[in-house]
Amino acid sequence: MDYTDILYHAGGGVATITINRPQKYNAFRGRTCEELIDALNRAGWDKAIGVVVLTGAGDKAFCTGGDQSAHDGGYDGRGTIGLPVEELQSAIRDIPKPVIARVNGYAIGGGNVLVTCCDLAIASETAIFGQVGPKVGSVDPGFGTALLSRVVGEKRAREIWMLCRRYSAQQALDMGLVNAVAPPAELDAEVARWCQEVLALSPTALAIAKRSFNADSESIRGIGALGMQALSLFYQTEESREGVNAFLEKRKPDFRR
Ligand SMILES: CC(C)(COP(=O)(O)OP(=O)(O)OC[C@H]1O[C@@H](n2cnc3c(N)ncnc32)[C@H](O)[C@@H]1OP(=O)(O)O)[C@@H](O)C(=O)NCCC(=O)NCCSC(=O)CCC(=O)c1ccccc1C(=O)O
Repeated sequence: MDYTDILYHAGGGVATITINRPQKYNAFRGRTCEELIDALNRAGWDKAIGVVVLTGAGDKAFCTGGDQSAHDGGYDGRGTIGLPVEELQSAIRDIPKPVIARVNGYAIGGGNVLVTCCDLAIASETAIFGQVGPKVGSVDPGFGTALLSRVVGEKRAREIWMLCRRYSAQQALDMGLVNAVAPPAELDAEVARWCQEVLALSPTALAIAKRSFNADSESIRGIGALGMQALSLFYQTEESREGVNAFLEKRKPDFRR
């Protein structure tokens, strides 16, 4: 598959997958998701690769979720909601290699969900985390909510979704959403150190460990699939469209009119 929305680099046992849409703060459209799924599987089943790094181009954003300019009562691609996000999240979980999120800026909305799904996460001190679904008439009704609560705890996860606040890298570290924080200039060196540690370990033992961690939260996948069906109906409503339109028109939404 030819890539237009992402970059793929493999070397020294590490595959780095970069969402390359900095002008959209690395938001993903249908095509971006397809390319990410392809690249994750390519890296995941390449015997020369031991660890995968997922990141965003530039220093503004890791990923800001669904591309709101490609949303017209549904996104512009395949899948229940027009984005195969369930498949994307599943690809991160299903490939038998550790996936490290290198968080270089905003990890917002579906971007924060990607961080949640990754096995490990290393953030720049300047990274900012949060969910914005209820601000823009959306929600991730699977791993984005239920897995997040396993990662950061039930009360904190509900706070993240029910208040839509932004959180600093230090706060993300304190709540267990990321494993380490580094100054921006040292982010790549820190990520490289973690990759080298992973590469020194038994790949089969790591694959079995990853799958056994996943087994415990696997029921969330089914809940998410059901939730996506509800979400696709919600996207047809005036309430949801008001969220998208308000974002695109750079104004506050009025959900209660
Ligand atoms: C990221 C922000 C907090 C940054 O704010 P700020 O610094 O003030 O900059 P802005 O001026 O707002 O933005 C700069 C520039 O980037 C464009 N942009 C940013 N985000 C997006 C986006 N998601 N889509 C399209 N474009 C975006 C913005 O328009 C500006 O461009 P200009 O040309 O300069 O005008 C802030 O931007 C922000 O909050 N962004 C909104 C993010 C958002 O709404 N994301 C979607 C959330 S909902 C979601 O992800 C669900 C979709 C989805 O993927 C999903 C659905 C169902 C189940 C699961 C999922 C899943 O993701 O897992």
